[in-house]
Amino acid sequence: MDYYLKCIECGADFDKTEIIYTCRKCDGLLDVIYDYDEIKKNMDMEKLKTAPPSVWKYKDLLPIAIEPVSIREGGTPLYKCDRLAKKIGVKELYVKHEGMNPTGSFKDRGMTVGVSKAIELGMKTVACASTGNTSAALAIYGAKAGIPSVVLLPAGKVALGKIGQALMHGAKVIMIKGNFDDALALVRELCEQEPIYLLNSVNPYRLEGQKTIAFEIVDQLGFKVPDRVVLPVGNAGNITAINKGFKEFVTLGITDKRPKMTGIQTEGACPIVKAYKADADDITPEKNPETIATAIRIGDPVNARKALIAIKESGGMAESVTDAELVQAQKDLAQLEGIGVEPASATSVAGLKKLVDAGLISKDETVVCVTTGHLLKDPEEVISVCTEPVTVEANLEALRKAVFE
Ligand SMILES: Cc1ncc(COP(=O)(O)O)c(C=O)c1O
Ligand SMILES: N[C@@H](CCOP(=O)(O)O)C(=O)O
Repeated sequence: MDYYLKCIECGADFDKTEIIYTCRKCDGLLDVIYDYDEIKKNMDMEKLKTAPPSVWKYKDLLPIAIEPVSIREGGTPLYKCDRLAKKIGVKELYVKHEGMNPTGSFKDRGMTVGVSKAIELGMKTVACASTGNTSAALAIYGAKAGIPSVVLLPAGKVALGKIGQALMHGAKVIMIKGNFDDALALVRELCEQEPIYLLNSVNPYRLEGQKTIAFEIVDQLGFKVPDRVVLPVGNAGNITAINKGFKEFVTLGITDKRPKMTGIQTEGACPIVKAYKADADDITPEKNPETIATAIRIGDPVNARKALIAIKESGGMAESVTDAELVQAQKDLAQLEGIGVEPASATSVAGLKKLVDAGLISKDETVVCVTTGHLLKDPEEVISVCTEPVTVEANLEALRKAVFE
C-alpha cells in the first residue's frame, strides 16, 4: 500500500522508510497520508459491513505490510447507556469501553501498529515515556514481539496496576524524578541519539492504530455516525486519531458526516481547554499539572496542535471538569451501567454532563463517550473514593446488623 508522512505545518513530505517522528524542516507533527483512490478500489465493502470489529479488520487503512504483532486488540463493546443518558439528560448515549482491550486501555490499538512498525523498520528496542497505560501496552507488545522495551515513568505518580503490567511483562522500568512532560522530553532525546524506536503518540504510526476507534463506532452503530464523540484528553493523540478515522471514512465514501470531537481535561491539567477557550492555535504549557486522574496529568501535550485543529474543524469543543465531578461520573458509570473505568476515563462522562447542564450540548444529540482505561488499572484511587467495607464478627446476629441497619 502506498503512503507517506506529511508535516501538518509546512507540508514537507517524508518517505515511509524514514525513521522520523517530527518534521526535519520545521519540527511540526506528521500525518500518515494514503492514496485513498487506491484504497477505495481495493476495499472489500462486503467484508467491511459484515466482519466483526477489531483493529486488523481495517488493515486496508493501516500502514503495515508484515504480519502484525497482535494480541487481538480492538473490538471493544459499545454499550447503549439508557440509565446514564436519563441522568445526564441526553436522548441517546453510548459508551465505547476501551478498558476492554487486552491490556486494559486504548493504547493497545496504537501499540499493535507501532510495535509492528518498529519490527518492519528493523528496530531492535522500543521506548516511551508514560503516565502508565502506554508503558503497560508497550511492555506487553514488546514482549509479544520478542524485543526489549524501556519505559520512563514520573516517580510516585503512576497507578499501581499499570506499573505491575510494565514490570511483569519485562520492560526496563525507569522512574524519573520529574513529571510526565519531563520524561517525554528525555525519552525523545534518547531516541534521537540511539537506535531505539520511540512509541509515544508523537509517532504518527501509533495514532493510525488508534483511529480504528472511529471505524468501530461507525461499524457498531450500523454505519451511522453519532452527532458527537466525547473523550478524555491528555497528550492529545487519541482525539486527533479518532478524528482522522472519521475523516477517512468520509473520504472513502463510507459515511457522509463527522461527529463533533469534544475533548475533556481536568481543571488541574487543562492547557488544551484554555487554548480552545482563548481561540488560540497552540497551548501555553502548564508547569505543574495536578489531578487524581494521573493518566492525564500532562501539562505540555505533544499533539496539542493536531488536537486543536481536530476540535475546530469538526465543530467540537473542549471543557474541563473537577476531580470531584470525574469521581461522581466514575461512580455513575460503575453503578448505573456496570462499566468500570479508571479516573481519567470518567472525564468524558463528567464533561458531557457539565456541557449538557450548561446548555452547550443539545439534549437531542446522539453521543458516544469513550472510556479509555479499565477500573482495575488504579485500585488505590477506587479505595480512596469509596466507602470502606465493614468488618463484623463471624455470626448471624452481627451479619444481620451489618446488612439491615
Ligand atoms: C486512561 C487514559 N485516558 C486518556 C488518556 C489521554 O489520551 P491522549 O493522551 O491520547 O489524549 C490517557 C493517556 O494519555 C489514558 O491513559
Ligand atoms: N496517558 C498516556 C500518556 C502518554 O501518552 P502517549 O499517547 O503519547 O503515549 C500514558 O498512558 O502514558
